[in-house]
Amino acid sequence: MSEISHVDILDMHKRYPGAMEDSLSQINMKIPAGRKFGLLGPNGAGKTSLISIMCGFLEPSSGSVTYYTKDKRELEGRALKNVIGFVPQEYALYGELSPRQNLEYFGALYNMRKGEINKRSEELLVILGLSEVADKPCGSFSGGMKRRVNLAIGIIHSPKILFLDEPTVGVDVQSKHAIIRFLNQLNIEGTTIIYTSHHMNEAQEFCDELALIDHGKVMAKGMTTDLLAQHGTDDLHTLFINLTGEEYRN
Ligand SMILES: Nc1ncnc2c1ncn2[C@@H]1O[C@H](COP(=O)(O)OP(=O)(O)OP(=O)(O)O)[C@@H](O)[C@H]1O
Repeated sequence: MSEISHVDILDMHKRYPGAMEDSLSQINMKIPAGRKFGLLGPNGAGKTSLISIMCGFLEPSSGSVTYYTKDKRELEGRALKNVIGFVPQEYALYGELSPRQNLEYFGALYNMRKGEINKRSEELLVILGLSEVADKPCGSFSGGMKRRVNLAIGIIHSPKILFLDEPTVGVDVQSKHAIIRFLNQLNIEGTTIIYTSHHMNEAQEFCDELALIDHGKVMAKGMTTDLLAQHGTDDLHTLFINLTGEEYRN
């Protein structure tokens, strides 16, 4: 398997059936492998639509998303599916199953061998502090525990590019800290992280590159430190409000 070089989004638009306006408009973006890339924007900005298209769950209305390898080939089909991981905003787990059973089930969907699933599951259960509840049904877990199970499921197959839609929403400080520390570790080990968040402090600290999206358009994009310097602030919250305004979004 060749290493991934970057993902290229070219002139991408998305209009949902029956909608009067584009949910994403003229998106052009290149994300190099190895980044911790943050997609930020108010409610309804288009973040989930964008990562759903990047993961191949949703078709764009026009334009393209292409993954390139370091030897300049395009990655497609099963080969692409195997290198992408997605951790959705909603819990994508079976509440009647335990974390271990969920991991077995989702690992099998990626055609992983049983021994491989068991080994990887053990690792993830320990790292994410789920060992003690590994055989209990997930349905009764706290929000933070469910988030950690959700994360383990999304990375059971050791993806090279990991998409996370608000991975720290509704969790306590401890779980948030554990999740961010783990994501940093994955990135150090070579996983590209593309994530959405509404937490400006967290994004400023975590992401080395950011794109601010509003009304389906990219308002600003760049390395975190450069973006802040260009806009004359050291605070992402201020930059966000300056670019997206103060009015409520529905
Ligand atoms: N399945 C759908 N059908 C029609 N419109 C949709 C659909 N999904 C999203 N939209 C619309 O597309 C726009 C972008 O939504 P999206 O969920 O991508 O935004 P978001 O930035 O992820 O928002 P949030 O921060 O609230 O999760 C919104 O106007 C939303 O109403």
